[in-house]
Amino acid sequence: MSDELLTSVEMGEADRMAIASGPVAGIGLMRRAGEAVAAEVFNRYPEATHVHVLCGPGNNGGDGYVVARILADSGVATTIWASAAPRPESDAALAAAECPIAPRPLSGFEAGPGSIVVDALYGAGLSKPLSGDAARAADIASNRRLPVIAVDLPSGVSGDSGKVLGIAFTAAVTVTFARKKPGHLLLPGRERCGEIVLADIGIGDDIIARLRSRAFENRPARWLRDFPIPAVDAHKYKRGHVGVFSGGPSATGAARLSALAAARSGAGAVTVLSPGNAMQVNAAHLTSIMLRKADDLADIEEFAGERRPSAFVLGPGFGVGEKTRTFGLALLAAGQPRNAAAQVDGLVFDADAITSFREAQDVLFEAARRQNAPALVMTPHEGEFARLFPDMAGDDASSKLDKARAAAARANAIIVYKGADTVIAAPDGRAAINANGAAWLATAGSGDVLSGISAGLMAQAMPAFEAACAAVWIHAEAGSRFGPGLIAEDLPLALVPVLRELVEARRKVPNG
Ligand SMILES: NC(=O)C1=CN([C@@H]2O[C@H](COP(=O)(O)OP(=O)(O)OC[C@H]3O[C@@H](n4cnc5c(N)ncnc54)[C@H](O)[C@@H]3O)[C@@H](O)[C@H]2O)[C@@H](O)CC1
Ligand SMILES: [K+]
Repeated sequence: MSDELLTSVEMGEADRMAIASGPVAGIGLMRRAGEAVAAEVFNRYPEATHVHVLCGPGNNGGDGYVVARILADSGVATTIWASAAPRPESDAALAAAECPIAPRPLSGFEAGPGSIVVDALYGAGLSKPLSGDAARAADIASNRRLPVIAVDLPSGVSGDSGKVLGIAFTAAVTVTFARKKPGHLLLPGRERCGEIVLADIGIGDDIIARLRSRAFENRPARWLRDFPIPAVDAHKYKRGHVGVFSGGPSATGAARLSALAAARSGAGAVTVLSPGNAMQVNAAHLTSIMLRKADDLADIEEFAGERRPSAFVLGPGFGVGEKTRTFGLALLAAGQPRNAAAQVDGLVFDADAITSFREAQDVLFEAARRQNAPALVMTPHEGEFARLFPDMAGDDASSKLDKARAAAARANAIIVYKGADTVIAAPDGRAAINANGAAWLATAGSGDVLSGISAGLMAQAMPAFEAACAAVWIHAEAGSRFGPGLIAEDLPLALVPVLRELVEARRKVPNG
């Protein structure tokens, strides 16, 4: 698979292992990297009148010298603007020596209309905010709207966190090597990368495997094998039963959206668990979804004993407070001895279920940590994340990926840290960054649908982390394909073509 995401340290390690294990020296990797970038320049900008290659002092700059040499050899008008000379005897110094163009100082950088910029200032080695000549060059490129091809990363973007250090280039295309880095997918970095091209520079899959990266881009190949398709002899309860808790009479819609999504995702049966005073409102809007009164724990236990639900959604529209905490803790105790509730595979806590524990985080985390507790998926957006993990939320030094992982470990839960760059993290350190979403998904009720998909998949015995990853991807895919005009009511039906493709792909998985 080529979906692993490598930190700058891991990428440096991959370079070292590739050099140590094979015939390719560092300069060989650098030549391939430069060739890949030059190929993009030729393909995309055949009409360019002039290419300006900006070279930094490290190996990113080294790649730039290779690009400039290839362009110049092909007769393209090329200027190199260098921020500093490469360190003597480095690979970059070798690349500079092979390049026939005499560099000019970056301080003098200027570029006319019709020209292209190759940004080879800083890549994996970015260590501080862009300043001085580099910052000025980024301004010029942006003010003159010059197309920028970034080498590895747009300079100023951190490959590990996607953060912009001070100021950063905005690229039309970013060519990166071997594997993507978290900063290509996390915001705001992703917006600065433009289209991302992954170039093979000869670092083998075996080397990447040895790094044991636990972060990846969220794509179906990672979880398709676990994606549920009903057995030939399936009956509805074998396909899993999801219980979704509804709020009071004026807050029932969220639960119904979630319930519909759970049903569309393949759960054989779905029940909305409603306060007695909201039964009529819910009844007026439900057809295939079942409805049952659930005012207190006794009602839940009775339901669980009779109907054997395998997953629950708690939170959407439910309200914040003591009742939510009581229900949540009771659900987490479902696997404990002497608990009347049957064995539950998975719980999804969203929205109000998260906020309700803002002053009782430890109680929640302890309950989730207890032996035999059902798998818990929590789906906070940024504000909800800060309520549950205030110290982590405010930590500017760590990335969204780091935060989601740390939160998952602390809460012993799968954390779906939502946003345009949703991160899904497991307590064991696995983490996925989602990148197939679109702004159309930022609409009221969209998150309720996501919770329902997650629960629907868990109810069919999909493991919690895989279910959460799949839910995020499916939700994003459906929303992106639907496009303008999307409202949450559209999403359950919009899931259908996406699910069909996944089922077809799943049937083709060998031994699957
Ligand atoms: N053999 C290898 O290691 C390969 C490396 N490759 C390239 O090498 C890059 C990484 O190279 P390096 O580790 O040398 O790192 P960089 O070239 O990204 O930058 C390192 C240098 O820049 C300085 N620096 C960092 N941020 C600065 C800032 N904001 N202002 C001023 N100076 C700053 C550092 O002090 C250091 O001298 C990758 O991004 C990739 O483009 C590729 O050529 C593939 C092979
Ligand atoms: K760069």
